[in-house]
Amino acid sequence: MEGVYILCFTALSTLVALCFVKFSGGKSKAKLPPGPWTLPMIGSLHHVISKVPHRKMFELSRRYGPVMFLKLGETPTVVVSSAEAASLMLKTNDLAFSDRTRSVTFDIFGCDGKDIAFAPYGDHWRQMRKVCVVELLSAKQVRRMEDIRADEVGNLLHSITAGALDGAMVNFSKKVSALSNDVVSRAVFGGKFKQQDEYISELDKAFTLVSGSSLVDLFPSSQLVRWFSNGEREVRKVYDGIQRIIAEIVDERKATSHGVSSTDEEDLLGALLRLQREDTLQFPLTTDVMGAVLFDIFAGGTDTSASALEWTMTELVTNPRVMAKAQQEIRQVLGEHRTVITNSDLDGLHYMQNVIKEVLRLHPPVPLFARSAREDCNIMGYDILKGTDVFVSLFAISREERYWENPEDFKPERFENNTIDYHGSYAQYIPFGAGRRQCPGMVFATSTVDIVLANLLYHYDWMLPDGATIATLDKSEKFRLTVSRKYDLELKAIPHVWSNGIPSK
Ligand code: HEM
Repeated sequence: MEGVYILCFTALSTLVALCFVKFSGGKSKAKLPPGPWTLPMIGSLHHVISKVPHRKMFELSRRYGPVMFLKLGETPTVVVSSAEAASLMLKTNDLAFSDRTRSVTFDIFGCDGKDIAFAPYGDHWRQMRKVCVVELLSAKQVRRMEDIRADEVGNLLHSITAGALDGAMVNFSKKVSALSNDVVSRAVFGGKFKQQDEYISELDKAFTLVSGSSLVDLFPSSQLVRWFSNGEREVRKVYDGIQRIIAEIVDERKATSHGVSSTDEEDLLGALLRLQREDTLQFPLTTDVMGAVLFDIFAGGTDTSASALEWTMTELVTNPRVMAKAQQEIRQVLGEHRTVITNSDLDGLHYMQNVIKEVLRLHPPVPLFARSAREDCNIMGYDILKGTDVFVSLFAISREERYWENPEDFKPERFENNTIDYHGSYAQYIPFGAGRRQCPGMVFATSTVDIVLANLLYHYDWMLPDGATIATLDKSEKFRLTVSRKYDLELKAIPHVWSNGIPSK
């Protein structure tokens, strides 16, 4: 008898479903973008699984076009790979694409959408983004940051010079990664803190988890996957570790200074605690929310700048003509016997600025960034339905031959005699994204990259290690939140003849 009921129920549900599809019309007629063939359950995953997914997606986009459809597990995904499509998405339809992709992992690290980077578009995101921009980029903070950068660069120069006098190699990758961490730590927490190593190590685990897709992210609706996969538990464990450290730091700060820091000295944590005390924000600033925002600042601000510096030096040592021209400009503009060069010394270094622009084109630190469609939208004749994840491939866009002649060549001169910059007006060049969700750390990042590069090129001549040649230097990539070098860059630093100007500690 039960069998008859089940049969009737199934027949009825199928009929209702068919009627719904027939009469609701719209979505079944959607013209989705082309894409590679799919398999049941996993969709297109087998086409993109790779240690360097940005390159895989680039290859696929050459076959399927600038707007390509993929099904990643359960999630419909579109990859945008041309300036034209990116412009339609990020400028013409900015609001429709101003949500961020959601996933189980992002929701955990983003404190259920109450941070900045993983938050859905809306009032909460607007509040937190404003807090970040105002507190991070206020005139007072910019001045404070200049002192921090100059100090950290001074430390870097000392350690390189000390090593160079002993004939040691410089592990360039490790040095710039440590510097980026220290600059952001001082911006956020005011200085080194006792939990710093533990915090950075937990963040490191978190960045790896955020950049891979665990099974629960690919099949969020499957209870079976939730039970069997370890992914969610692992993410929660790392998240809890990070939040515990932040809670400790906040408690210590409140105990030592009652949460109040002198306004001139105020770091980002001090600013957040002040806002918490004043309690005038629409949405309360709990310690968990603070932890999630600080996570974004570290995630956005550390590996990205380190990656830009690492690739800059990789390109310079393998393009001696460009290295010589950049060094000549810096040494000529700044003159002899300078000590630590600061951000206010950088006017007039046009070629060096073009070198940095070219690095951000050829090696965009964030080669793919993700948004999500808030409503149905049409891009270049294809329907992108509400809830679809959209990856913008900066890697592909900055290799479009229509805009970039011989795109694989490293040629800073391509930025001469034009006004192309990275502020988001030129869709063919958007290393910091564009529109409402554009990177709020652009000035912070470029100021760090500028000052580090100017000092390193002014004070040293750089050489490949013995036995290595331009042709054999490995340029393999490692994909995480950003794309960095797979193998650390080791170089010889030879103090320039007038580098006796470096201040002693
Ligand atoms: C070379 C360095 C950097 C690069 C290439 C970079 C690139 C990007 C890109 C492509 C996005 C996505 C933009 C979009 O959706 O349109 C982004 C977002 C973001 N970045 Fe950066 N970034 C860098 C440095 C920084 C720094 C230094 C910080 C903070 C101190 C930061 C904080 C953020 C945050 C919070 C977001 C999320 C914004 C939102 O969703 O509203 N980034 N970044």
